Amino acid sequence: MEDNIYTRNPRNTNATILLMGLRRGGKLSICKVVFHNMQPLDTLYLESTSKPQSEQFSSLIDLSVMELPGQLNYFEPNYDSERLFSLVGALVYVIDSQDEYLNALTNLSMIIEYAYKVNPKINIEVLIHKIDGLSEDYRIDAQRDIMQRTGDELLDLGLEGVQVSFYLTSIFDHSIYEAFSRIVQKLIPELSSLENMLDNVVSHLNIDKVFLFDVNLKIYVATDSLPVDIQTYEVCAEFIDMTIDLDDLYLESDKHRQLNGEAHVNTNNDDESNQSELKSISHLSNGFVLYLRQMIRGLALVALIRSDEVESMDKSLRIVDYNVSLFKKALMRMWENSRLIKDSEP
Ligand SMILES: Nc1nc2c(ncn2[C@@H]2O[C@H](COP(=O)(O)OP(=O)(O)OP(=O)(O)O)[C@@H](O)[C@H]2O)c(=O)[nH]1
Repeated sequence: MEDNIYTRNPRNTNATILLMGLRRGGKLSICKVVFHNMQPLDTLYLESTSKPQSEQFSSLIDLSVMELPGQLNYFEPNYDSERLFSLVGALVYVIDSQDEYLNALTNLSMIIEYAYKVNPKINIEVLIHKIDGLSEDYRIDAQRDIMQRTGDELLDLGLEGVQVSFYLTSIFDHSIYEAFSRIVQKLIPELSSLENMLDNVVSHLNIDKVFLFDVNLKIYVATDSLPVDIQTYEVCAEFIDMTIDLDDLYLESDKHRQLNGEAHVNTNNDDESNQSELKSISHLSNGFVLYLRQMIRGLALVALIRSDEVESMDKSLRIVDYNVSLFKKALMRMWENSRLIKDSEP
């Protein structure tokens, strides 16, 4: 899995995420939890890695994720660091906030200096990680201190113009998915068109928030332009899990009925043209409605809708359905076009 990490992103689309940081910072745990659905507590048993690892994931874009162990020195002549950094879209540096972090900050500045020189377009993303062990006040203090020190170090290096984004994360809550959502979004060339399309979906309807989720990774690849509230994100992410669990249950019972010679029942209450499309609607006790509809490439559109009078809700949902169908068609056209462009590249 680790061997030739330089050729892992075949089309060289720059949708490559490179995870770096000192030893035991949490890099492998993050990969396992976000990309392999590992339970956070199981990461306690992960051993320190000694070799670079690289994996491919297919989302709206093809993602390549590399993890470089903290114990290696990438500036040794053995490593073709220049080539490595030139291929990377996002450099994600993980800082263990529960540990003494001054060495990590020196290491980070050195890496930024090198990475930026080789690849000025690289996105630099810093995870202030393991915040689950810190009090609310201490988190804010640690973030302020890390941002201040990093800014000072970059100023000393003459790199004050370099944009660095900071995220407070933990594998024990949704913060790590939220951070990766934002990191992956920056690598999607069509992001602004997607956001405009989602804004259009929201604009004339009673929708509070809409996400385009990667169902497997539980990260959102786009959302409308209103700010993201972490609780809304959590509710929508959990709704995906619940819908998939229920869908599996229905598939099982369908299989059972078919085995018993009974007629096949279509559990998806969708229009005739798209009978196998997953769709789910749930009315919450606070009056809101959760709406999920399957899109393309493992994506689902999930919306939080403000509920009207019960009588007019059916009509509202039909209008939402219609608009979401238009969005899906536009998404398919966008995907086809971007594939055509990629295929015509030399
Ligand atoms: N409390 C807490 N512990 C975490 C978190 N993320 C990872 N850890 C723990 O940190 C330890 C080290 O994690 P690893 O993922 O092995 O760290 P690494 O950066 O890959 O380490 P190297 O392979 O040595 O480079 C493990 O015991 C994890 O369970 C987190 O968000 N919170």
